[in-house]
Amino acid sequence: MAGLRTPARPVVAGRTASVVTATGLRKVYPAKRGPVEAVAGIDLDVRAGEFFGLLGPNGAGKSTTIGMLTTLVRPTAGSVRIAGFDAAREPVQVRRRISLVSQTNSVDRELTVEENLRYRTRYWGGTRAAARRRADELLEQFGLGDRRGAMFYQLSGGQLRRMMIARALVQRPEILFLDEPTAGIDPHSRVNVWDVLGELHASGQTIVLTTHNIEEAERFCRRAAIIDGGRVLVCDEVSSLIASAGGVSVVTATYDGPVSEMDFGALPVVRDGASIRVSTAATDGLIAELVSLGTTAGRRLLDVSTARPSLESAFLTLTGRAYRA
Ligand SMILES: Nc1ncnc2c1ncn2[C@@H]1O[C@H](COP(=O)(O)OP(=O)(O)OP(=O)(O)O)[C@@H](O)[C@H]1O
Repeated sequence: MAGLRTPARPVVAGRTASVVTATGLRKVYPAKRGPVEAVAGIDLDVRAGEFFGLLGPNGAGKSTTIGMLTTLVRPTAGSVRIAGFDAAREPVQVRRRISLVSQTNSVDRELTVEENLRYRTRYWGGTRAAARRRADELLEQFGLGDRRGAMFYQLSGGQLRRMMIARALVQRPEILFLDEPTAGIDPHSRVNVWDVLGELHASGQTIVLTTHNIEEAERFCRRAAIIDGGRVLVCDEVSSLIASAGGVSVVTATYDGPVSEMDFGALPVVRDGASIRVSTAATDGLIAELVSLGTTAGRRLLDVSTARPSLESAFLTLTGRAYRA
């Protein structure tokens, strides 16, 4: 049953090979009010065994990018190679090597949790006995053993998401893609899903996911591309991205009224209602300056908080804009 063997990790000249490569990827959707350029020329390179995040605010082009990487969306221009196969010319070869957990519920609603896993394994060519074994393995691995007889509507949001991930893994895909795996589930279940993904990564699984949650990306992804307006702003190890913010902290200051008319001089501020956010490496004297600027404008400074250098400060430094999920 070749489809259920653990795929070998491709190695080129002693170095782990790229398993996902996107070159000049672009997507323009036709729309009534004129074409929408969702992805405006993206290059990506993911190596075997990586835990890679496509991070960006809503509408940045993440889902479209993952759609093109997984053969579901046809690129307007550019190319995708998966494990050495061209996604446009060899889509079947590509689909055999990948699995996608999409944002929408893709489980079979007529079947129990266990049946979903068994039928999926059979679909990929497993014998009845192999399907039973694989289902048992996955139920145990994903903490769903006591839910094996449940229908999808009897599962919590987190259990359903874990089951969708388990179902995507029956054939042991070389690359697991996930589109917003923690969207719409409660905080506790979110951590649970990230834990599951962390364990998969530790076992050698290549994972590529999209997320708009900048804190979760910072905590869990090893390498990330920050996407905005259909372009990759930066792509690097998460720790390097944070370091590239140059020790910059994000200071949030809240006044007793709107700050839209306030003059902050040369301070690079992002205004939001009664608050401003400043990304700066020079915090000395900043509070006194903010108090004084407030007094000049007839505003009282109510609160100041400082967040350590993070992916969020890297985003602010890169774009001059606060990150809005
Ligand atoms: N089928 C479509 N037809 C027209 N425009 C589309 C289509 N799909 C996406 N778009 C537009 O393309 C842009 C990128 O959307 P995409 O869903 O790829 O972004 P995203 O980063 O995944 O955001 P979200 O997290 O909100 O889904 C958005 O402006 C969106 O409105």
